[in-house]
Amino acid sequence: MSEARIIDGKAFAAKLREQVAADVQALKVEHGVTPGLAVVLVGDDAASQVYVRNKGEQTLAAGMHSETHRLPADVSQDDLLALVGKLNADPSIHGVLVQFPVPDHLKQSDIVAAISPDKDVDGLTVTNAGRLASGLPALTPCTPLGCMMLLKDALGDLRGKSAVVIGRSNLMGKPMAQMLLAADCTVTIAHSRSQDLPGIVRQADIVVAAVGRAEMVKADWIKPGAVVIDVGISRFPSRDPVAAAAGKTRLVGDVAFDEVKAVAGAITPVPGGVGPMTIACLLANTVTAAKRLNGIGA
Ligand SMILES: Nc1nc2c(c(=O)[nH]1)N[C@@H](CN(C=O)c1ccc(C(=O)N[C@@H](CCC(=O)O)C(=O)O)cc1)CN2
Repeated sequence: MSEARIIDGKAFAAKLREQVAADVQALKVEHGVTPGLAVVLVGDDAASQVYVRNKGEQTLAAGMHSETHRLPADVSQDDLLALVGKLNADPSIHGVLVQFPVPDHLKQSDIVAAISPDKDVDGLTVTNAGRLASGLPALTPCTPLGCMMLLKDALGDLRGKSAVVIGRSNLMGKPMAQMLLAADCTVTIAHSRSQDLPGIVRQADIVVAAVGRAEMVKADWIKPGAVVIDVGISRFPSRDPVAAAAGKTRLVGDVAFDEVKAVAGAITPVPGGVGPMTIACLLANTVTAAKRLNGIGA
């Protein structure tokens, strides 16, 4: 059997960003609307700083308005919620996002609940989660949205496929399962407590690994020809001791890529697979929110 096709998320995301930029241009010319995205970063988590910087740069590159609000790690919940309230009321802002994780003294569910569902470009509010689960138009979480785009591109019609999602977070596993269900897949959500995880995964035509455990999914878990989407990002010191001493890291997914690619039909790498889709889908969600807030068919 031949090796898996490597799904190039970086190239796909670049194309999506071009499409978003064209939509932004049309919105400006035809409706005088410039989509605006506000990102709130609390504290100094190193990875979050990179993601937030990239969000700001890519928002501007797509022709949108971008704001980044940096708050100290010891900001109070009240001050954070007051900022979210201000952004909810700001007509130049169509998307509001608080970067996760936040420091332990802040309550993630209360922060999400404070975001207006109409501006919830992360798709995390109960309103948007409920709308997704009910088959109603919703803003949906960016990473699973990106996974769906890659899956549809790889497989075409997903109807009737058996899909296993490993992981049950609100940001990834649960919305991923809802999106696969909406595409008429037969969906199983598995997690770290599932019994016989390898046996469950082996039934799947589509495997989405979002459990956060480096290289957990092995080759003998995979049905030959299955499409494997790796959402995990674990960071380890570089294998090169000199680079490691200089603080260089390498990224590892939830899937043992080198062995699984010999069995799968198609597979996303880490880095360069799902990750770049997250920000591209955030830009697309911001355009969707801007259209809906201005009563423009979306
Ligand atoms: N409010 C949110 N917080 C977080 C989300 C989110 O969707 N909303 N997701 C992640 C972080 N994230 C975006 O915020 C994100 C993760 C990964 C990438 C990415 O491009 N990854 C690259 C590797 C980049 C690197 O070197 O670290 C890849 O996989 O190729 C973009 C965005 C958690 N928080």
